[in-house]
Amino acid sequence: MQLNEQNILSALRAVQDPDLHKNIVELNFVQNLKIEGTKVSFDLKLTTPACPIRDRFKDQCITIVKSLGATEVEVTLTSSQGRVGDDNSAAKAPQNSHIGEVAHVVAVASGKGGVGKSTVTANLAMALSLSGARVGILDADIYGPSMGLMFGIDKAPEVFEDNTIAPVEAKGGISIVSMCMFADSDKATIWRGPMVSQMIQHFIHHVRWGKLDYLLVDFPPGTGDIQLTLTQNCPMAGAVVVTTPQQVALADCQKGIAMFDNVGVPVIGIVENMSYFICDECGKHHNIFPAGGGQKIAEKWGVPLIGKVPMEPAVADCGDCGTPAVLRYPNSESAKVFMDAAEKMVRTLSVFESEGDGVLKNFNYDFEQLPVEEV
Ligand SMILES: Nc1ncnc2c1ncn2[C@@H]1O[C@H](COP(=O)(O)OP(=O)(O)OP(=O)(O)O)[C@@H](O)[C@H]1O
Repeated sequence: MQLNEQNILSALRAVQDPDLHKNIVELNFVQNLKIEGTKVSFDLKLTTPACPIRDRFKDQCITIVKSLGATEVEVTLTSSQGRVGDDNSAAKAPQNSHIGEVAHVVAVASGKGGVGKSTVTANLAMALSLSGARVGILDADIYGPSMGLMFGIDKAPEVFEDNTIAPVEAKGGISIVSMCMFADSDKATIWRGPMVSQMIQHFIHHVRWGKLDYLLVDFPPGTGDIQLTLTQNCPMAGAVVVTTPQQVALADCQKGIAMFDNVGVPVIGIVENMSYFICDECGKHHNIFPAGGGQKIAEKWGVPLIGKVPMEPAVADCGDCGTPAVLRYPNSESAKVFMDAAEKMVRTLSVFESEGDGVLKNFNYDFEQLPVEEV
């Protein structure tokens, strides 16, 4: 077959995106196609640098183009910075807001305190960063900020003359802004509602995030005014809701899901933390709380359960030593769950993005059933 643009593009239509159910040519991923004799090169412009199937895409493209007679095929992986929520939600940001440079803002929330929301935020962020994405964390847990401790940050961010703030670059190149960088962490922050609301708006719009692929917002626990301020002022692409399997946490988790549903922020998935305990002596799994709660809530609300994180000394230890478990103990069971949950998050966001309005009610997604097109 002749090695020309038409034949190459037509053959590349065999490469399907399993999440978006379209081929890479239809999705306009193939760009800058060049043919010089039997040498072919092109860019593959993906929706995110953290695309978990980027290498598979690349391998498939090379195999296909070589089967047409090319002797050398160079595929360069790039990513677009298309923002989710360029529709109504982006309109919430004032013109001079720096949040516009962030491609996807994701809320990490819990109805109840102490369920491990900050631990999940820190590890998801690190997992995304290790997958090649540019990541930031906005620690909006004004009354109990913990990102400073979780990443071992002991410096304050730079504040410029125009009152904008530069985030602190932490381990994994993650950009972080946390209330703990401004308040004396030994003293409880006793602020009134309007002051908290102002501070949060300042954090959302006047931090110089730069170009980020994902900004994870660690919400304060609960479903009150602060949480509403956050969802109403920040163009959220989706939310991850964290719970433990305990009844009391599950009840509050549903309030969290309902809150996001009410404000039109799609729930990406539920992370059940402390799902079971792994004995560090014998390695056996023990259910401390009754099992299956997260799954039941997920089914009831039609959102996926994207991870069941075990209770592991490695996770607790990392929370105290300032390095997320995903980085410090990459072979731990928790690290694997966090990496998998981050992948599911990325894939779900790309589906939300392709759906247009970014809001999917009763989203039902079976990750195990993803069609994988083999060449
Ligand atoms: N899977 C886990 N295994 C072991 N320890 C954990 C796990 N998840 C969280 N922890 C520990 O539980 C404590 C509470 O976690 P974390 O601070 O993440 O909760 P939170 O929901 O963000 O709390 P808050 O409501 O105060 O913001 C921390 O000491 C953390 O290290």
